[in-house]
Amino acid sequence: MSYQVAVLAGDGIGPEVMVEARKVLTAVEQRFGLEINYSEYDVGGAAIDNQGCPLPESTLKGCEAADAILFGSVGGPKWTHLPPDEQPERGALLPLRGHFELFCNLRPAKLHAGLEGLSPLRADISSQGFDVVCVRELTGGIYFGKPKGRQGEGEAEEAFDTMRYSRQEIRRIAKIAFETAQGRRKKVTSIDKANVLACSVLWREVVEEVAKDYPDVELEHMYIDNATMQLLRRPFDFDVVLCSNLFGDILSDEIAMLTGSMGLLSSASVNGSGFGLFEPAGGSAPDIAGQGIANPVAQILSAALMLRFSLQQEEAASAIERAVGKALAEGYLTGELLAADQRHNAKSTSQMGDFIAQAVREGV
Ligand SMILES: NC(=O)c1ccc[n+]([C@@H]2O[C@H](COP(=O)([O-])OP(=O)(O)OC[C@H]3O[C@@H](n4cnc5c(N)ncnc54)[C@H](O)[C@@H]3O)[C@@H](O)[C@H]2O)c1
Ligand SMILES: CC(C)[C@H](C(=O)O)[C@@H](O)C(=O)O
Ligand SMILES: [Mg+2]
Repeated sequence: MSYQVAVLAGDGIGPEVMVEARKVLTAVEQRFGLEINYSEYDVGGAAIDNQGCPLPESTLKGCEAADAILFGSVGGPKWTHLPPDEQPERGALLPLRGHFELFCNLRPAKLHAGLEGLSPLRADISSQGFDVVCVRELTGGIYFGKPKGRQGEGEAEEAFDTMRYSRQEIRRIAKIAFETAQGRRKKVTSIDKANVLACSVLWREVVEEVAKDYPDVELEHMYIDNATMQLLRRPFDFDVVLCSNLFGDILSDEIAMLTGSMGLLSSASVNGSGFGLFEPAGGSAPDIAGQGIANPVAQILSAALMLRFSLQQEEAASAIERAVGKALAEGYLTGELLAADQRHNAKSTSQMGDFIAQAVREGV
């Protein structure tokens, strides 16, 4: 089989971890006899620097012509002086999500064997492990609601965003959460703030309606503030966590850290037709960029999600996941996962990629 992938490495650690994902994909191609053709495009700050705008037309056209988008990360202090809509995140990433209607964002997280002691969770909790998937609505809510902006001057100046959800937007993401749960431990925890927000009241109502079609799946509702706490207290009780756009953004960083590091959380952003953008949940990490120490696992696992969801190559996707599991179980770790007095044992970004690619070739 032959595929076309648009590679948008972006800024900060994006290009560094993308190199490693490509290494692993090359190993996958060799082992499974696939042919993946890559086209690289500027995006974000790199595109501003090279072409004067965060999402050039050529990048968008390249993505339209591809079977999937493999995305690194965008943004960083170099571009924060620009007007908001011209910045990498609002000028490239959100428009890409909107353009391809990538309404469904899946962020799977589990405590990997070998990392139990490194999770910030209390030892008795982390020893039980956990395995959750955050199903985040990605093209609606307060991120995209209009009107949005600023008005007035001086002390009278104000800024406003609009949180808005339609029944249809809630229904389609809720269905995905229930379908995901059916393939797992059959529990959906729907997160909202229905004690305050009108959007959340509608959210709860529609989720209840959808739940009727999935009688085998248990549904619970939880307020966002409580959820941030319960995830720390008993993460093993969660299976599928269904969230609106903003709540999912916040909770997914928390879930990432429960697994040990932001650098472990992958994500798939897909639309109804199987097309998707696959990217680490974390950002461009300006504090560690350029040092060769970033954890490439989130990018590598995002490539696995691309194989699973857009390229329909399940065997290849699981081969990558097993290879990552082997690296972590054998204590092959980047520095952010290690205590300060253990950092001399840290592996570099490229050592991690080499190890995982080799494990894919050997077929663990
Ligand atoms: N998808 C994206 O492109 C995306 C996602 C999130 C943030 N951002 C952007 O990235 C920039 C930096 O944002 P931030 O600092 O708030 O969040 P961040 O996720 O980039 O970094 C937060 C912390 O996590 C660490 N971290 C993140 N990824 C890591 C990895 N792979 N390995 C090791 N450590 C890692 C960083 O070093 C940092 O300490 C901002 O411009 C933000 O808007 C982009
Ligand atoms: C960079 C930003 C726009 C983005 C978001 O908020 O969705 C990021 O934080 C994420 O989690 O993918
Ligand atoms: Mg985020």
